[in-house]
Amino acid sequence: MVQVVNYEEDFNHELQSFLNETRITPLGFDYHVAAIMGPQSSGKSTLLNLLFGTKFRTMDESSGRYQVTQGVWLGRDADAGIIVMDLEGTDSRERGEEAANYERKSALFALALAEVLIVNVWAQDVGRYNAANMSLLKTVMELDLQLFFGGAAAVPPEGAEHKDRISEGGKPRMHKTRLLFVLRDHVSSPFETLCNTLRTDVDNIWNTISKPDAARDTPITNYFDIDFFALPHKVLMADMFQSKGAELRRRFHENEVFLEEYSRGVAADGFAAYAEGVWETIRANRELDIPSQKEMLAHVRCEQIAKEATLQVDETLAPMKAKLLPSDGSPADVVAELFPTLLAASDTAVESYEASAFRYSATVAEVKGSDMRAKIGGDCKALFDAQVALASDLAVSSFRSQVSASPVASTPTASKPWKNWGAVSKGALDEALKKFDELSATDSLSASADKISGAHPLSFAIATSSGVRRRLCATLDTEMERATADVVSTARTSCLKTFQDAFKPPLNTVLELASTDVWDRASEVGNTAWEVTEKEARKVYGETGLGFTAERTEDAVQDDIKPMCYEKALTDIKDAVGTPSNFLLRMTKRFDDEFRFDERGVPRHFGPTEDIEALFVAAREKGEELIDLLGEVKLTGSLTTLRTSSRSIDDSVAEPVILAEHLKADLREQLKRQAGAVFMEAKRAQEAAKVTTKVPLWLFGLLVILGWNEIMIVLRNPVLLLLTVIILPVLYMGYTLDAPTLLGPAVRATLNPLLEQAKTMLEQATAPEASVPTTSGLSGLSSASSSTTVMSGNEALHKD
Ligand SMILES: Nc1nc2c(ncn2[C@@H]2O[C@H](COP(=O)(O)OP(=O)(O)OP(=O)(O)O)[C@@H](O)[C@H]2O)c(=O)[nH]1
Repeated sequence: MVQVVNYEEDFNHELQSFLNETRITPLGFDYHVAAIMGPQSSGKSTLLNLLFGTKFRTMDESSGRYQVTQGVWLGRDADAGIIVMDLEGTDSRERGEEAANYERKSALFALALAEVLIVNVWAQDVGRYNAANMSLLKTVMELDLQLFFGGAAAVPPEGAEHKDRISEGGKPRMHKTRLLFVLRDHVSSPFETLCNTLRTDVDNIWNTISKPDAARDTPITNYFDIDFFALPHKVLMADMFQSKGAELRRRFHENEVFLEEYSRGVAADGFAAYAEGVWETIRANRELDIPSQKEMLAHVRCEQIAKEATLQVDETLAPMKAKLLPSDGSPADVVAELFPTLLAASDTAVESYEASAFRYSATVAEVKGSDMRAKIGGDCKALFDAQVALASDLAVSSFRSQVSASPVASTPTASKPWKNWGAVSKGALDEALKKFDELSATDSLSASADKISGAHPLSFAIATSSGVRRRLCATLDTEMERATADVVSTARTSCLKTFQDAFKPPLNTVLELASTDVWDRASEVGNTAWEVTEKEARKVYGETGLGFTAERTEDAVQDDIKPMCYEKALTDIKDAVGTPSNFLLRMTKRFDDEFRFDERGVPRHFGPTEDIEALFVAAREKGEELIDLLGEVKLTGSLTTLRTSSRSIDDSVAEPVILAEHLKADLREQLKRQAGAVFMEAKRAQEAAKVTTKVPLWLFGLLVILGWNEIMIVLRNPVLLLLTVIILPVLYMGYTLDAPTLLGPAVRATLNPLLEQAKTMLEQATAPEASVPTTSGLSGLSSASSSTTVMSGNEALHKD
């Protein structure tokens, strides 16, 4: 037994625990409430114990008459789902002046909660207004009208059952109360007479109480079922007391007393909260409005139920949250079977909520249920979003690793990364999407599409998943395009290399030769290289496995590869022709080859009879010929026949002019100047040769006559003769071998320091005293300098 309200009128919060322990809480609406009221020490507790097997304390007569039950006590029937309320006796001596006030409160409390109100009356008091508790009954009737109608507007039409303003689960909840008068210590008075007397008293009270206008003419039977039961004297007729008690007990337990229409519409799990709300309102002397109380209860209970249901979900989600949304900065990890787990958890929560919340105001239950679903949905969404985002990232990684770790890349054919690229990339794409679908449970989502629509907490899942999948497909498409572009680019580069390998080496030879048919030859080289490349390109496009049709392959070859090769050919030609300075070198070389060497390639000796002017003109024309030959690209043939749909060729490359007009003029001018210098040197060499050959014979005769004495001295002196015999062949050999040219640098290197030294010594010797140098020193220096100058001139000439 539990004291719900104590003597000081405090509500006991342990009531919920008591209801839990006595297993009332899970009963839903499948329980009943009976309360007993009546005078103090009138055997109320005794009767409840007899009827319901409860153990309310009763008075010990040997200790005198005193108040046992204080406040409101509550117990549970030993067998059935019946809550029994034992109220403090009325007319309490202990309460004194306050008794009436308290009686009104406890009666209101009992009326709000109990379907059956047992009114305990001594049989001998029937007919007496106060003794028979008629004043209390008047209070009960007035309070009932106030409680369950809350005003005239809510009064039902004549003859109709009155209804609560709150409907439960769409069904109007009926309210009516059974007033069961139990006549105690009934001995001999005819039961019928007693009943009639009581009924008359009750009717009189009903007629005299103030009622709302609309309820003025309604009979009491609209609101109360009045019943009577007599119990014999407990002491004098103990057996009969027991048997009648058992009969009344049976009537309670076989649902003859409790009717559906008496139900207060308070679910067992909300009974404690409801009772507390009602009592606190009564205690605070505020107007007790049952519908409002129920609405409040519905709010409180639905919130509690939702909280309990949400807690279960939280517990399920916690380990998954730790994996998907780690708070310690560790990398997130996917959760296997995430969606089915979320679905099961949210369904369980919703079912558990609905299983309890349906007993409360449908509107409130719907609102709270919707809040709960939103909360669960939000929690699940955070995880689901994280999972699908992770799944998307993993899918992209999978695609990339599939592409990079494809059989193509890991086999010797990797040198041709385009080979079977179509199949490889398609496989990688399929694998990536499969991975995403697995991790985001796309199949389960589709299968549960009907179930998770509307207000379901996971209703976001399909849209989220398909949105992420759409974005993933776009990302993979981009990845695919990029990878395909790379692969195709590699294929194109390979084709270009094929072209260049076939084109560049022979082109260089052709341009180097620069024969008059240079462009015919270059075109032939280009066209041959293109034929090779064209075949290779068709093969490469076929190998990609990207599904190129013959027509598309042809388009790609003609519109992509060919212009590229053509561009490359033009670039190669321009590179081979070179910059203007290189071009000038080529021109001067060509001039030199023509001017300095004869047809056999032998260096020319510009003798006195050589026609240097004619040679010079011919050689210069030969050099200038290069300008006309190579100044403009004149390729022809298949390589140059681009289709009109071809992509445009880079203008800077496509321009056929290699040497602009001003460059040509400039080159001609420079060639002219350089050739002129060479011509002058040649001319000097020829003049020198003329001088050597023009020494007259008589000069040699004169030389012999004038030097006869010296010749004789030499011939007669063996030493001088020997020296002459040695020196003359040496001088001749030196002349014939061009000793000044060969030995010039060595001689210069040897003489220069000596000359420097001599110069220094000379300066030192002459500095203070002799300001005029000696003739021999100056002549020596002069001869040395002139000798150096001559050698330099010779050297330069020979070098040229
Ligand atoms: N004469 C008679 N005495 C009874 C009957 N039932 C109980 N008593 C006795 O009346 C006394 C009071 O019984 P309780 O059951 O404690 O009465 P109560 O109305 O619960 O008393 P409070 O809780 O103090 O208001 C006890 O001594 C009982 O033995 C009955 O039917 N007839």
